[in-house]
Amino acid sequence: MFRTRIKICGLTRPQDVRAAVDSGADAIGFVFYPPSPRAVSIEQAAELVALLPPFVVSVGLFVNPAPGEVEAVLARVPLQLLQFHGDESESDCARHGRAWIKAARMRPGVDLLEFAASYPRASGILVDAFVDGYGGGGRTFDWTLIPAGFKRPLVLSGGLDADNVGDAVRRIRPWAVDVSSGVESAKGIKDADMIAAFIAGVRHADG
Ligand SMILES: O=C(O)c1ccccc1NCC(=O)[C@H](O)[C@H](O)COP(=O)(O)O
Repeated sequence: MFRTRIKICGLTRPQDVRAAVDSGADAIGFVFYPPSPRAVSIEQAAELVALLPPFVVSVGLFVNPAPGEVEAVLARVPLQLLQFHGDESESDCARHGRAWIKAARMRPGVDLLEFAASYPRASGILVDAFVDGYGGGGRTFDWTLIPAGFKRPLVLSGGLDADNVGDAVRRIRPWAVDVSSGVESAKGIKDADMIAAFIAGVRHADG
């Protein structure tokens, strides 16, 4: 039976990492983008990643990182997957010796097939709502913008929560789903019950 993978993003506290792991999250995302209220320092991230058991993927999220910025994080934080959420080129993303995924900020006119073709080495394509600035907008987008039969591993993101994730999984059948604000009581503060409800919604939709 197929199991939709689940990434919980924007964690900043040890108790939230433990709650996400205990609820069955497959990946935990840490934001290295200082303007975000969910941003963590390298020291914080090192402590949080150390809490992850085997087979729970540590994801580091960057937005147009400056030269050396990713390397400075990787020197101290054992990230298994990188997520690029800005305007990075394929070579910008592929130069760090780690698997990576590229975010597409979706709105009418974005050709996802063309977008994905420009990132051939991406492990997957994350689709998120287009918001002013960058991600973490807590908004859904028009899922019909995702072409039927999209072949690359798709991470569906943007405004998901326990109420809509089941419908999203049944309609899109993504490789994975990603959530941040939909499991928060405040920005960067995750709610254990909301995380559990979100994951239960995915598992119910998986059947
Ligand atoms: O989470 C942030 O604050 C953030 C800031 C800048 C760029 C990306 C950011 N998050 C990217 C993610 O992967 C979020 O999980 C994704 O945007 C979905 O967020 P939400 O709609 O709140 O579930």
